[in-house]
Amino acid sequence: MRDPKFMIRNLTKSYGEYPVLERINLDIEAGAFCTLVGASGCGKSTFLRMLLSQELPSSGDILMDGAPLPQQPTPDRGIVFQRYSVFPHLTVAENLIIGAEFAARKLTGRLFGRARKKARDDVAELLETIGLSPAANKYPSQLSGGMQQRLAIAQALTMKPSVLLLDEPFGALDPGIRNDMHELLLDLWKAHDITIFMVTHDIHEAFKLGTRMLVFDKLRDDPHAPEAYGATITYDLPIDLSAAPLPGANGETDETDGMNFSAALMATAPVP
Ligand SMILES: Nc1ncnc2c1ncn2[C@@H]1O[C@H](COP(=O)(O)OP(=O)(O)OP(=O)(O)O)[C@@H](O)[C@H]1O
Repeated sequence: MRDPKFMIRNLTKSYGEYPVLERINLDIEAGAFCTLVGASGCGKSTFLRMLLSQELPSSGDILMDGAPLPQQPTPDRGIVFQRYSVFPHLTVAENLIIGAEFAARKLTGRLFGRARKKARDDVAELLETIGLSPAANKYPSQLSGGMQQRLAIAQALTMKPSVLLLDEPFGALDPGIRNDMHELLLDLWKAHDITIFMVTHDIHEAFKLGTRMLVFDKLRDDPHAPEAYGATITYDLPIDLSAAPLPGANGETDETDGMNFSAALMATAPVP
């Protein structure tokens, strides 16, 4: 068992007087692939933004590698959103080179000679891996949605993060393209030894990709005051990647929300 990458203790987040998340306690092992699911608006993106330090907790602690999380985003935590994560005014290759050079400069101070060549070779290899070598000189607006997301994931990896945060990265893609993206993401996860947190509304995607599924829901609810309580993690399910695929998991999507989501979950996993 590897040391926890993250230790999260009594984490809460409120906006003004409204709690969004409450009493979150988790240990996340290094190298985990956590899929985050739950009804719309229950705080999944807020949780990701706290892991990135784009938002600060209202109370509680997040430790990364045993130390308090830095209060600003840092290059070792990469993020990819559903859209618009890349620089529109840079070509595909330039989008990757800018990250690779930044990461290399962190080590050497300046980047020249062999280090510069190494950074550029790494980019060429990454372009090959994500299948975008032929599009190296195109601009993001000239790419399909799937190609843009491949670029966005690759760009996040050029900074050599140890943590990758993905907020519905495939939500806007067709099911067929999503399957290709799944394979690519799993390959990159294995090759780069990163810890991944991925928000998805697609329960099959959550089971297919994750080693662990975190389900966000409210334990307490007041119908007369729906904003009185925040969500917490109600299920923390280990997933066996070698298990047989779920029925209907062949590229079909199953958008999950509220009761539909709970029904899907109850049908597929025992309550711990
Ligand atoms: N900056 C903010 N200020 C005030 N309220 C916010 C802010 N950001 C998020 N919220 C509120 O916090 C709640 C959780 O939002 P969040 O985007 O984290 O949910 P989510 O589970 O990711 O939703 P979805 O699945 O629809 O993307 C929502 O009610 C939202 O309106």
